[in-house]
Amino acid sequence: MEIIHLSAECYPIAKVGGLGDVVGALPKYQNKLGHVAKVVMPAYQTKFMQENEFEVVYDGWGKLGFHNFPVRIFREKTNKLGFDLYLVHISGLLDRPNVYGYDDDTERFLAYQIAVLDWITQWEHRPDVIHCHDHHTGLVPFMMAYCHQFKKLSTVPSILTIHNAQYQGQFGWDKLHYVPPFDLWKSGQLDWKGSINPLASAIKCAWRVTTVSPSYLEEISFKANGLEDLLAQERAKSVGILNGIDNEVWDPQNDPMLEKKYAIRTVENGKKANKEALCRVFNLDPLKPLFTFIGRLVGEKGADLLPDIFYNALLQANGGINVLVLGSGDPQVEGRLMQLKEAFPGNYNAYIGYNEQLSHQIYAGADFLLMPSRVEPCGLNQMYALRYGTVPIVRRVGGLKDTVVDIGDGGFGICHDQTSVWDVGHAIGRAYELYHDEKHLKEIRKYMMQLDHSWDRAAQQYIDLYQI
Ligand SMILES: Nc1ncnc2c1ncn2[C@@H]1O[C@H](COP(=O)(O)OP(=O)(O)O[C@H]2O[C@H](CO)[C@@H](O)[C@H](O)[C@H]2O)[C@@H](O)[C@H]1O
Repeated sequence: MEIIHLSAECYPIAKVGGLGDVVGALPKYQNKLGHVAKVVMPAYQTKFMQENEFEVVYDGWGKLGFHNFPVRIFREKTNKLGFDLYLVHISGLLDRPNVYGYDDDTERFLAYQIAVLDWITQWEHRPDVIHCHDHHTGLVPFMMAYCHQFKKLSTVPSILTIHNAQYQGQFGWDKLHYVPPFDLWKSGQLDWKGSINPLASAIKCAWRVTTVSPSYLEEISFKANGLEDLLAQERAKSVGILNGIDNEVWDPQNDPMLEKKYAIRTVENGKKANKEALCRVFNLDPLKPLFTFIGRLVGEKGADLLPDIFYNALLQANGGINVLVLGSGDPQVEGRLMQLKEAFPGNYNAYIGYNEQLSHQIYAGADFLLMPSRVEPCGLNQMYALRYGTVPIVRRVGGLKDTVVDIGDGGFGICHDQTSVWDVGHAIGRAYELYHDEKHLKEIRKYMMQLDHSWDRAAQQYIDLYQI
C-alpha cells in the first residue's frame, strides 16, 4: 500500500513532543512490513533542512483566499530515515525556526494542507491512504471529500489520528474564504459550536478515526475539550491503537547519547554510570534515589502541581532523595521549579528548556520517572523509561493505564489514581521503599527492559485498519 502521512512534526526534522516521535517512527515500521509509507510535512528552518540533500519534486502555486503563494516540495535524497520524506516549502509562511506559536498558524497550516493536496491531485495515480495527524492536518479529509479542485481524491480513504483532542485549531467563519471552493451547503462539516474547527471537521469527514490508546478512546467520550458528543456520535468508525516506540532510537544498548551503553544483563552497572554522570552535572548525590520528570510543563501533564509535589517530598525525605526536572511550558511553573533550586541545593535541580540528548540521559540515569498527568492520550515517556530500566510512577489514565502495571499487582510500575499532591506524594513514598528493596528493584528493572513496546504490532494494526 502507499500511505501518505501528513503531520506538523516528525522526528528528527522537527519535534515538539510525542507527535514528532510517532510520525518519525510509524512510517519506518510500515515500510518494514512491505508497504510504501511517506511523510509530507512543512519545511521549517531547521538544522535538518540545512544539513541534508534534497531534490525538488514539485514547483507550483497555491491559493489561500485572495492570496497566491509559490510552493516548492523537496524530497530528501537518501531515504536515511527509513521512509520517503517530503518537505513543503512556502516562503514567508512555513520557513520559520519554530513549529508552532505564530499569530498566523491558521494560515500557515491551511496553506500547507492546500499545497499538499494540490500536489497529490496532480499525480498520475492515487495513494491508497492519506493519514492525517492532529488538527494541523484536520481540514484535509473535508477538502478531499468536498473541494472541487481535489475531486480526484474524494474516493481515497482518509484517516485521522488524534494525538491530543485538547488542541483543535478553531478559527472564525470570517476565514471561510481560505478553504478552496466547495458546495456551501456542506459547511456544516467544518463547523463545531460556531467556529471552523479542523479537529472536529476531521472527526466528521475522515473515513476512520483513531486515538493513540484504547483507554483514551473511552475517555474522550466524556472529556475532550468540548468534542465529547461528536466523538460519541462517531464512535462506530473510531478505534484506539496504542502507540509504539522506535526501538532503534530508544535503545540503551546502542544509544550514542549515553555516558555508558547497557543491556538487560548489564543494567545495574549501566544505570549506575549514567546516574553518576547525570548527578555530576546537576550537583546531585548518586547514592540517593533519583526521581525525574520530563515533559511539557502544562496542566494536562499535572505540571502545575510539580513544585508542591517535589517540595513536600524533599522536605519529608529530609535529604534522602534527589529530584531532576527537564521541561518547558507555563512560565509560572517554570519559575517555581527554578526557585526550588535555592531551597534544596544538592538534592534538587531543573533544566528549563528542550534538550533531546539530556532526555535520553535522564531516562538512562534516573531511578523513577513521574507522570502525574490529568490527561494522557498515550504517553511515550513511560515506555522509554521501561526500555531504559527506569520505574514509571504514573496516574491511571489514558495510555498510562494501558501500559503500566502496579507492583502491587505483580507489575513493574507505581500507579496512583488522582493528579493530586497527596496521591503523588504517596506514590513517591512507595517508590522510596522499593528503592531500598534492592532485590525487588533489580528484578523489576530486568523485567521492564524485556517488555516489547516497539512499533511492530501497532504498525500492523494500522495496516489492518486501512484494509478494512
Ligand atoms: N523539555 C524536553 N526536552 C527533551 N525532550 C522532551 C522535553 N519535553 C518533552 N520531551 C519529549 O517529548 C516526547 C513527549 O511525548 P509524550 O507522548 O509524553 O507527550 P505529548 O504530550 O507531547 O504528546 C501527545 O502525543 C503523543 C503521541 O501520540 C501521546 O503519546 C501523548 O499522550 C500526547 O499528549 C518524549 O519523547 C519526551 O522525551
